Amino acid sequence: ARYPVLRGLYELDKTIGCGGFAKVKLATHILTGEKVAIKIMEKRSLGENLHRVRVELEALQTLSHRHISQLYQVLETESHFFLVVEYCSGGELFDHIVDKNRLNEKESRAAFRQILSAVAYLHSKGFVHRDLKPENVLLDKDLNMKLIDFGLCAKPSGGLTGFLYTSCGSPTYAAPELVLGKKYLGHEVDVWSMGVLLYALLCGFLPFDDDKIDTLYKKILDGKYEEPSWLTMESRRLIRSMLQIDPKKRIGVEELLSHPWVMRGFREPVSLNNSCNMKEHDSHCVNLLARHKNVTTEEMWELLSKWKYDYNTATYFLMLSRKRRGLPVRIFGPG
Ligand SMILES: COc1cccc(Nc2ncc(-c3ccc(C(=O)NCC(=O)Nc4ccccc4)cc3)c(OCC3CCNCC3)n2)c1
Repeated sequence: ARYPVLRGLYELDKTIGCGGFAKVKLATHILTGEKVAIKIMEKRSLGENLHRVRVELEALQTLSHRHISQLYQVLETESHFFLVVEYCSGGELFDHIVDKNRLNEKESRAAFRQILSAVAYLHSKGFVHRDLKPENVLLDKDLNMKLIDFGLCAKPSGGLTGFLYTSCGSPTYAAPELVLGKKYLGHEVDVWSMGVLLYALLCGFLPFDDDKIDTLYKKILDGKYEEPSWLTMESRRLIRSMLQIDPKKRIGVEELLSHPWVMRGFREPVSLNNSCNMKEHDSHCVNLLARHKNVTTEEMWELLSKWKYDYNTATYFLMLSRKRRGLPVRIFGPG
């Protein structure tokens, strides 16, 4: 096998994406037969980003939310990192928008509420994503949004995280203060990027775009963009409040959660604890796994509840996710 460490655990399939210093392959988790994505990072090409991978792994292990791609297992060899994560069979939101030309207000609102819930949850956990863009929003088979951080840009908030310190985030979606390399970036950068995302959903193209990077920067810093005729007044007002050049004038996440446009047609504000607790004790799954491993259920839970993000964690999470999707929980393999 190309990667011996995966032998007997995962069957690798095609490459579904490349970017920066990572390659993503589709794979099958052998014990459950479930599809997963495996992000493979070569340590040599990570350079000083090696530290950021460890920050991301720490972050990911504390995150569990319906609209954030779930981490299942982490494997490390002396040459590679392997992140086994939730496979999103609907691909990137970007391609979905291109296919449909643009989404109508109802579809855009549903997508935006899910992204907003994930970002609010992320902020409540003390992280700033910093690279929210349609390529980092994936869709599951039911077209639910799954936020990822493909480029390792998410950061604990408050740190010295100016643009100069980490060439993070793609300028097209980057807030003016990020483009200016200001220090102490706060949550406001994610609100700006969500504004660009909402604009892309409703319009089918980007508010600021240019082939030449310095013209693009000028446009972002100038903050002027087209408002197509089909945008309702309410959508225009919401987008304007998110694409405010001055971060102090930009609408906050809390205000967005219950914004009239976000609430239209819904009774509840967006809840950030839309979390799906994967670390709960499910005796059906624990028993099945204990029998397979030939240990008592107590010993199995003792092992599982250390949440080491090893193969046991991956197997348990995948069994649980199958059960929650109303599918029979199963384990393949001998005895
Ligand atoms: C059907 O056709 C298709 C076509 C395309 C894709 C798929 N599916 C599919 N499923 C799953 C993935 C994936 C999930 C998570 C991570 C990750 O990096 N997690 C870590 C993470 O998210 N941290 C984190 C999250 C939030 C806050 C803080 C930290 C990496 C990859 C994928 O990737 C493909 C790439 C390709 C380049 N653009 C980005 C996606 N693709 C399917």
